[in-house]
Amino acid sequence: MNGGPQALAVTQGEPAGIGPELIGMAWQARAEARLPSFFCVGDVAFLERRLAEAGLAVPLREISRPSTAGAVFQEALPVLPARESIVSGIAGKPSPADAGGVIASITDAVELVRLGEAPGVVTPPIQKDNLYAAGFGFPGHTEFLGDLSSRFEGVAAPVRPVMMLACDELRAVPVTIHVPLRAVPELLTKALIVETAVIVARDLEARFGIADPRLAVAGLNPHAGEGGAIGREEIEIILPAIEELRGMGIRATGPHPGDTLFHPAARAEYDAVLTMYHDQGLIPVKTLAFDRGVNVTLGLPFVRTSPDHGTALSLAGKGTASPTSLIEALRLADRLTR
Ligand SMILES: NC(=O)C1=CN([C@@H]2O[C@H](COP(=O)(O)OP(=O)(O)OC[C@H]3O[C@@H](n4cnc5c(N)ncnc54)[C@H](O)[C@@H]3O)[C@@H](O)[C@H]2O)C=CC1
Ligand SMILES: NCC(=O)COP(=O)(O)O
Repeated sequence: MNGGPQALAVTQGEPAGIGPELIGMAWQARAEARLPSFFCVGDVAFLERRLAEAGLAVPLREISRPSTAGAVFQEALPVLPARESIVSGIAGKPSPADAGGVIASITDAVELVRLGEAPGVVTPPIQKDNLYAAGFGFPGHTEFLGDLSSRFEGVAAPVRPVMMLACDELRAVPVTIHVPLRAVPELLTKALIVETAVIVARDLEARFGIADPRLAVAGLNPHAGEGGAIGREEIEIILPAIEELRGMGIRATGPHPGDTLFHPAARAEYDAVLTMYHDQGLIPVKTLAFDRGVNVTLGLPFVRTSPDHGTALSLAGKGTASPTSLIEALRLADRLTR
């Protein structure tokens, strides 16, 4: 472990998406946005080409060790070569041939954190279907990072990663994530809700400094099941989970009807909401703050944040996408690593 402040490791993201240019735009905003130092784990030649195509004047400096990134950062965007290069990298046109480079960037960045050479990882978006086409076996970063966590010393495998989308107004945690909607009722169990809530409560306290956090738990069905008339998951699964959490001393409330859980007065009653499926939690966050939302993975032995948006292929290469969510992700990672 090096002494002194260290630079955050930023992965390259989908080469065909907006990620590479957002990294350049965030670097350009470093002084105005008072950003922590960071370096990109990627392919220098590819980044140089994509930034130039997007009309961004960003000098790059290849580094061989993360410890030199801080000294370089004010003058140039430091880039530590990933183990695999980008072979296609055409804006707007993902290629399965680039999956190796995308995955290597993530794996290498996490390894640097494991070695104590970077304090945390910030990940621009990946094009998930492109990685699946190349045989990637995880739904997204969240699950992949959970898997990589087993390499960390003292971590008892398997790690259960928990996705949280956060903005000033709301923190939302989907209990089920990237699964078909029709699979949700079968996947929802009391154990899954309790396990998720315990991780959220622990990390809100330990990483976010929220003492004794208040967790609201959403129902699955309209009107939280209307006493069992419109579905029984609330009675048979969600309420028993809440009761178990209360028995553990966790301040959990619910099941709350999903449609009345996100207006300002309702949001004032909790520090985070557990939603039963992806869109139930992500729609409110992205509606309130698409340009500021941050995706943070809880339950990992290290800090990982990400912008809330995806690869926006139709904007890639134009230099017009907004870097504000990535900037917020860098700021939050910096805060959480201190
Ligand atoms: N953390 C990650 O790796 C994430 C990856 N994705 C992936 O991204 C791909 C595309 O997903 P979509 O659902 O289309 O969502 P998206 O966020 O890429 O795009 C949704 C809409 O928002 C716009 N948009 C997105 N980011 C923007 C920005 N920074 N500035 C201005 N406008 C922006 C897009 O142009 C589009 O109109 C999918 O493969 C998905 O899996 C999506 C979310 C997170
Ligand atoms: N919709 C959020 C999302 O897709 C984030 O996925 P991940 O790659 O961060 O797991």
